[in-house]
Amino acid sequence: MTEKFDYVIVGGGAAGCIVAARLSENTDSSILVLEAGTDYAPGTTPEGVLDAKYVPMRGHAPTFNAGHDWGLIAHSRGGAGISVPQARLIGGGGAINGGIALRGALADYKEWVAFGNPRWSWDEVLPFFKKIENDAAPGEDIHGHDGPIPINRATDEELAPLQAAFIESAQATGAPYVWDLNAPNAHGVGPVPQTRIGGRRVSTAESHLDPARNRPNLTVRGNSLVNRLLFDGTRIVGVELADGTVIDAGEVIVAAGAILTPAILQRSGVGPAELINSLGTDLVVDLPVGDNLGDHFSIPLMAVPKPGVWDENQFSLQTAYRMSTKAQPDSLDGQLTMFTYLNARTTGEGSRGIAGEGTDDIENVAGIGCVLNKPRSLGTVRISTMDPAVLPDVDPNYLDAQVDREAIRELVRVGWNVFTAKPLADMLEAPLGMDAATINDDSALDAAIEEKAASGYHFTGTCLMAPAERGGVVDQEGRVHGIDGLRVIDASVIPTTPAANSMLTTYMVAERISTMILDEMNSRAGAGMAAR
Ligand SMILES: Cc1cc2nc3c(=O)[nH]c(=O)nc-3n(C[C@H](O)[C@H](O)[C@H](O)COP(=O)(O)OP(=O)(O)OC[C@H]3O[C@@H](n4cnc5c(N)ncnc54)[C@H](O)[C@@H]3O)c2cc1C
Repeated sequence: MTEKFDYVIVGGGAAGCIVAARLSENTDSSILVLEAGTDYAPGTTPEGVLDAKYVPMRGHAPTFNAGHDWGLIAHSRGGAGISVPQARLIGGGGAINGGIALRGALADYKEWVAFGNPRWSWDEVLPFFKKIENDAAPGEDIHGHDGPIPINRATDEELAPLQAAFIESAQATGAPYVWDLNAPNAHGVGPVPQTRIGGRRVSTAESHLDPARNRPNLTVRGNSLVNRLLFDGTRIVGVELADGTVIDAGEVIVAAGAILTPAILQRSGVGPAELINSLGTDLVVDLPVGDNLGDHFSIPLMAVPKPGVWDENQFSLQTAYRMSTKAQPDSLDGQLTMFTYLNARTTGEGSRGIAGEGTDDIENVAGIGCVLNKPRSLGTVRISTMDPAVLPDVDPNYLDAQVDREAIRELVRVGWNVFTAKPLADMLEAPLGMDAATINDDSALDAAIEEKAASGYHFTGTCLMAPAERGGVVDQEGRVHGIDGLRVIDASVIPTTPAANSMLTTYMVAERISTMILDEMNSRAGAGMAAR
């Protein structure tokens, strides 16, 4: 007999774990989470995943579990592959990422409203940031202090010497010191808020899912690769796994991330008609699924640390400098992120990583990621086959927009000034792959930027939240236009890339739409009671 659940959540990642925990609060509804990667039960998460010192993925750590990574390689303008680690385990990106928990700029939410989403203004979303956060920073009006997600900043004692030097060097170039980089529109340099307690990374698998696991109405299944969604006309009726198993569903929530959510929808016949028809499958609804791909891209300035400056017990990410470029004033479009460890050897064959090409020549590098936090270039995600084991084509289309070229040029120059200022410069060998002559020459710098642009892994927007007539895929409650019973709740719905690393915004989106669904459940139950 086919199993049936009221809600099936596809993807137990950063957003999926929050949605599962929140919806299962309603004990009248049965909830199933299907995660393609491993589901680590409480207390069984490997040490390599919990250790917040490194990002335990290719290009970032001395050792990592390749089974936690989808193995994606994206396209670049010049044709080289771009290494893009993407999480495949319970907790998703939040379980393996840098834990940097920055909020975007106030201007981001004006853009979301301008897309036709009046319920997503800053005033509307702030309570949901506060609800998820347990932030050590003071300020009842701006921070949450009793949410499930710990947000902490490195103490002066915890700062790695190179991280402390980055703050000093940035200050030497004129950056103001800011301890709370999550105060609204904070510009300056300081310790980044992170989702960790001491040296232990905390994902939503731990903060949200684990405390809900003993609820009888919640089932979590790992190693369950979802192939496609099943419809009766335009009504969702279930999902089909890659092994052929069919599960009936009252409603389906896709939370497979901004790269793999559009792939699942496209395989299911929900996407651009031309693409769906070319794949020889039935079109369910013609929607621009997979367009509007945003990603922060990064130009790394790197050098090998001098002997004795760095050791492997240090945190690799602890500080950042947030700013707005002249190209996009007040947008917080620039972020310099200091990294004190990248393993260039493990980037992956034939692809460019955040530390350049995978190479045996260079092992440990430190440096500054010059991250364009408000890119206007938009890319695409497209499947090329109906085989769920084949990853989609991802073209982030970096540097397509002229404003991005201007902003990143300015940002790299600011980064270079910090990189070559004391005390940081004194602690590093000569810069790798960049020099003052290139920095000072517009066309040489443009060419270097084009050659080095690497992914920031902050994908958003591929199931745009906006009215259908404005190119939207989902409405303000995550419902896919033209389909009954199907929602998307993950980074895919974010209309314009936030001016911050994307995790915390994704958490907020998951919390906010889950609350909308719970309200709907409760009003249905209330209506049922009233009718009796
Ligand atoms: C290496 C790395 C470092 C990062 N560092 C930071 C950082 O420091 N700060 C920050 O803010 N952001 C960071 N990010 C980005 C952040 O992690 C993402 O924005 C966030 O995880 C997006 O959440 P999501 O729920 O949309 O997708 P994900 O967290 O990616 O979750 C999607 C889940 O769906 C599962 N899935 C996919 N397809 C299927 C399928 N067919 N069937 C079943 N399950 C499926 C995946 O395995 C995954 O578990 C980083 C990302 C990466 C990859």
